[in-house]
Amino acid sequence: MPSPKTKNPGRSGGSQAVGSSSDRFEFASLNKSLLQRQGSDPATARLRASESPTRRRGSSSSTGSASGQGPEEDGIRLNPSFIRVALSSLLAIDLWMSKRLGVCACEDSSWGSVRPLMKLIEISGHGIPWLAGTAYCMYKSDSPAGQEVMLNLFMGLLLDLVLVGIVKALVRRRRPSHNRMDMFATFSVDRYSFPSGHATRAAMCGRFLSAHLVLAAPLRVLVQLWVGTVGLSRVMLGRHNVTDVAFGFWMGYCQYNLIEMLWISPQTLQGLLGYVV
Ligand SMILES: CC(C)=CCC/C(C)=C/CC/C(C)=C/COP(=O)(O)O
Repeated sequence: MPSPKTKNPGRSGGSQAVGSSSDRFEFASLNKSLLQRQGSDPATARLRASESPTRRRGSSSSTGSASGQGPEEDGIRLNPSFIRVALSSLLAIDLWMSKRLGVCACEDSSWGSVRPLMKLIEISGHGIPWLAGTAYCMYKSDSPAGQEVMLNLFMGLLLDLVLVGIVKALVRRRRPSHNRMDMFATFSVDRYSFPSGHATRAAMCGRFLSAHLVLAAPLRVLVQLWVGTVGLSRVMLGRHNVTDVAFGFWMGYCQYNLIEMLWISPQTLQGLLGYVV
């Protein structure tokens, strides 16, 4: 099993993640800030890192005491570095796993023949069929209760598009380098990958369907299987890193709570319409 640490040791002068130049950039920037915390240049950082904790404590009279800092403060100062190293390692594992799992990223990939099926699953979680299908069901529904459920799902889908767009624009994480940008109907923020919009939508709709529409237990299991498959297909197609999908699932799960909190009842709707008209 290849190590998440990796190749081209001479290239950026530090440890690198597996993956594209943008992947390396993400990891290198974390590494750089770590070095900055440890010393002004990599050589100083290496020297400091090679000091044993005992020796550092021993020399605290020249560093710690002189600057008024004891070993406790020294220990506290190390914690953020530890968090950074842990985050860098997580990021490296994320990039490495995502690259390994991106087996349908193109036709020539190892599982390239499954790509059409993965793209079908992609369409099943796309915003357009969900919005169009929900609007159609709302229009066709002859019971007020059915219309109410469909209206809330529709509003939830719109809310999802807005929230995902905001997070993508704020985080601006590039899609994996092995992704081929051949998705249909995308917004400009969809060039970013964090979080996966398909994962948020699948998780949110999965919870919504299970709570309001799909009552039979075996069908609920099928719904959850579909949610998982949509998430897995994002990584297999090379569209996303694993963390994009994991965060997307969590975000979609929370978005459902938001739908429940903001639930539009017929009374609320009447009030809103009365206010507008
Ligand atoms: C009516 C209206 C505004 C429809 C827009 C629907 C639309 C274009 C949604 C975008 C869906 C999409 C391609 C999301 C990207 O998903 P990722 O999983 O790749 O983040």
